[in-house]
This record gives sequence, C-alpha cells and structure tokens, in this order.
Amino acid sequence: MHSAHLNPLSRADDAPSALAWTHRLTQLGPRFFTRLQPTPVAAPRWAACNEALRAELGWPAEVFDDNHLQAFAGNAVMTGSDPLATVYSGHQFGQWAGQLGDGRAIWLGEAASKQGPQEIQLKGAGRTPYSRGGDGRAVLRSSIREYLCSEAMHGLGIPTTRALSLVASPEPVRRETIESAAVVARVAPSFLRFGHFEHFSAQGDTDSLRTLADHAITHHLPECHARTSLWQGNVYAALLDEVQERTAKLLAQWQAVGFCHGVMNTDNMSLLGLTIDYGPFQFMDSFDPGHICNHSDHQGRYAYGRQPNVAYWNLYCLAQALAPLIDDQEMTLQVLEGYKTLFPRYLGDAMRAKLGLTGTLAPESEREADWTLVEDLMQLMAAEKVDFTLFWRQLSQAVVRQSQANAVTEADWSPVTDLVLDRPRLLAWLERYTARAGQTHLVSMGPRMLRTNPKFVLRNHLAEVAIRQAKAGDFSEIDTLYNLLQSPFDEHPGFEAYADLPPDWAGQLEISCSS
Ligand SMILES: Nc1ncnc2c1ncn2[C@@H]1O[C@H](COP(=O)(O)OP(=O)(O)OP(=O)(O)O)[C@@H](O)[C@H]1O
Ligand SMILES: [Mg+2]
Repeated sequence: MHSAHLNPLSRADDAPSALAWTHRLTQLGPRFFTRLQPTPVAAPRWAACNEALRAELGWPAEVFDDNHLQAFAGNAVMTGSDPLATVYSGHQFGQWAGQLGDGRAIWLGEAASKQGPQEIQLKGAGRTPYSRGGDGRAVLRSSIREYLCSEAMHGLGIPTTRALSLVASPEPVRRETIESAAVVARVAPSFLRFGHFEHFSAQGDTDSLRTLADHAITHHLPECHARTSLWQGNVYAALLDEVQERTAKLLAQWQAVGFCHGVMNTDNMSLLGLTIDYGPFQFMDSFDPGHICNHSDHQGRYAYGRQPNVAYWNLYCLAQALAPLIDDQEMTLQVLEGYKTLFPRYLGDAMRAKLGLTGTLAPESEREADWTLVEDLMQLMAAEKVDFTLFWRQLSQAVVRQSQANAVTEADWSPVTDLVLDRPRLLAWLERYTARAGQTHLVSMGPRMLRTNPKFVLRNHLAEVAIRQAKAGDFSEIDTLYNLLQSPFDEHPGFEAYADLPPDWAGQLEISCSS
C-alpha cells in the first residue's frame, strides 16, 4: 500500500472500485473543471464509516475495506473514477470575491446508487488550481464537525450533503496551531452551488451558463419542467423558482431547529437546497435571535436571525447570474418575490408543528393567530435566554403529561416553567396555548411534538469532546454521537447527559472560519 508521499501532485495509485461510475458532469467539458489527482496523506486510518448511508445507497461492504481506505484518503484513485475540481465564484460576506472553486474538495465522479447517481467528493484531499493561498487540507477537528453535523441534519430530516467516511492522518496541518489532517468523503446528488452559475455569468460566458443550467435541470431538477407553465414556458425562470422554494424550505427548517450556518456566502449555497459546507456552524444553546456563531463574522452578517434575509440576498445573486438566460427582468423579480411569501409560510408551518399545531390547510386567520402565539413565545424565550433545544423538548414532554392528566395543573408544566425566571409570563402564555389546543388535541399533540422537537442536537461542546478524544487517538465518541444524532427524536435511555445544558466551558469555545 501507499507510503507517505508528500509530493503535492504525485500520481495516486489505482484501486479496484466497488462502485459503478458515471460522469455526466465531466461530459460538460473542461471549461467547468480541472482534472487532477488527490494528494496522498501519510498513514490514513478510518475515523468513522457511515454504515447507515452505505446501506441506504445500496453500496457493498467493500466500500469500507482497505483498498477503499486508500481511495477515500486520496492515496489511490478508484478504477472508473475521474477526479477533478470544479470552478465557481461567489459573493463572500456581501462582496464579490471573484473566482473561488473547489480549493480542497476533489470530485471523484458519480457513483450509481439505489437512490440514483451520487456525486462523491473528498474534502481536504489536497491542493487544486482553485486553492489560492490554501493548503488543500482540512483538519481533523473541522472534519469531525462536518461528518457529524451532516448526519445530524439528516437525522433531523433537513436536506444536506451526506458524509460517507472520515479518514484521519497524522500529517501536520498548520492553522493557529499545528493540527492533523483528515479527509471527509461526502455525497450528494449534486454539489452545484449558486457560485457555479455566478462564475460563468460574471465571465459573460452565456453558452457555458446555459450548458450548466440545462445539465442541472435535466439531471437534478427535472421538476422545473412542471413549473414552466407558470412562467410562460421559461424554463430558466422555473429553475430559479424551484431553487427559491427549496431555499425557503431549507431556511425554515434551519430556523426551526436553531441552526446557524455561519458562512452563508453564495458559494456555500446549494442549488438543490441542501445544507452544504459545515464550517463554523452551531446549534444554538441559549436562544438569542442575534446569535453569531462564527467568530470571524465581526459584523454579524450571518447571525441566526438574519439567515432568512441573507438567503434572499443570495437568491438575488443567483437571479442576477441567471438573468441572461431568463431574459426578462420583470419575470425574474416576480420569481424572487415568491420567497417572500413562501419562507414565512414554511417557517409558520414549522413553528406551528413545533407547538403540535399542524394542518397545512389551516385557514389564514388561524395561521395568523398561531403565529402570534409563536412570536410571543419566541420573545419570551429570547428575554429569558432559554436553552433552545431543551425548552422545546421539555414543552413536548409536558404536553404529553398534560394529555395524560385528568385536569391541567400548573405543576405539570413545572419542568418547562423551571427553565425561566418570569414564571407568571410563561404560565399566561401556556394558558393561551392550551386554550388554543383544546384538551382533545393535546392528546394527539404530545407524541407528534416529540417527533418534531429533537432531544439531541450536535451542540458545540459535544463535538468538542469527540474532537479532543479523537486527537488523542480514540474515535469512539464520534460513533456515540453518530448513533444519537441519527435518531435525535428517540429517548436513548442512559444518554441523558447528551441532552443536557452545555457545561460552563462551552461558552469559551470559539469557532471560526479556520478549518
Ligand atoms: N485549506 C484550504 N485550501 C485550499 N482552499 C481552501 C481551503 N480552505 C478553503 N478553501 C477555499 O476557499 C473558498 C471558501 O472556503 P469555504 O470555507 O467556504 O469552503 P470550504 O470549507 O473549503 O468547503 P466547501 O464549501 O467545499 O464545504 C473555497 O473556494 C474553498 O475551496
Ligand atoms: Mg465553502
């Protein structure tokens, strides 16, 4: 097998592949990418293998054998794979950043799966022509976070790129301190970003822009065709419409679980509406709409409460990029308007579901009344800086208890009211809430709320414990978290500590763009 080659662009060995490869993206031609080899790492070791994902995709067990360890480390190229790095551009922190591209993610190809062709990328597999000043590597710390959070999001039912494996290497990587390298093999039907379209548009290369859009529509978003009739047969307007709706849904789901992405640059926005690029993300502990999870985000551009507007801003950039194809400014703006109606609707539905109040066909007056209930609760939660995940879970459990009791008592609410200082304010809200629900509804609401409000999310401190242990050579905590986060709505008896409030030291954790 491979010894430690540190030569940046040395030829990786060939390895047999258990996967069947196709290359629809490659067929678009060399304007879209640069073919290259991953750069090998020293002494790779599996830190985690995602058996559930492998099984879901119907890939054979050999995917996690020794040959594939070398391949997923970037030390060997699987037969049939045709590695490359794609070019994209983007807006970063509100500014046009020009050409970016896969600076450390190497695209292996598309592998056939039970769920259709899946693109596989190795994140941290070495330098590419798009690395700019970067070393092409990812550190173990951030790779553990990406691996676990991808799966946590999936467990929560939120669209995301997936993580198939995590390979660790003792090879040193320089960040603020010297850390060690890792490679995440991530999987998605497509890794196309808004930035891919911005790139060709900014270059005035309308041919390539059209080629890319047609590729996306044909292979990844055929739903667009059904929408063209809404837009006078304009399939590119339909594409923008599909993307804005997926983005609106995604953002509603993020907000509803208290997820902060941290770097919502347009190059980190997936065309398919998947969560992509797990860097300085955070599941909020205490609720604060202004919460900034990224210590490099000095202006708070990507604060939790701003995410929905940023998504709109990003969609505007995508719309501008697609303008030469849509070729109708008024229509483009009209498509974008859709987000302004859809996002609040999806968020409203998501928050009502958290309260157990379902029914997407509810009349407008009922939705408005429910939204007032939601807003009042969120204001209270913010004033109390209550722990976001814990509060919703306790509320769900309290509703279950209430529905089992003959009479609604204050005492039954106490695990929830104990979380706040202003108990009378919360009790008054709970009274309005129970009146809205009605006793009959309470019975069915509780179990549903337990399937909507997770017990476990990947809090920073939980990831940090797994990281510290992994740095010491013990990967078992990654496995423990993976198991909990795969089914975050289950009780998992014996693991209560993982659902607890963060310890004091968690407040000192600084998560930045350094990864
Ligand atoms: N260590 C690195 N070496 C080379 N390029 C890098 C490195 N870190 C980031 N980049 C590049 O800088 C740009 C912005 O980085 P950003 O942090 O958004 O992405 P990323 O974390 O590398 O990965 P991705 O978006 O693929 O998940 C991208 O073009 C990215 O490839
Ligand atoms: Mg990125």
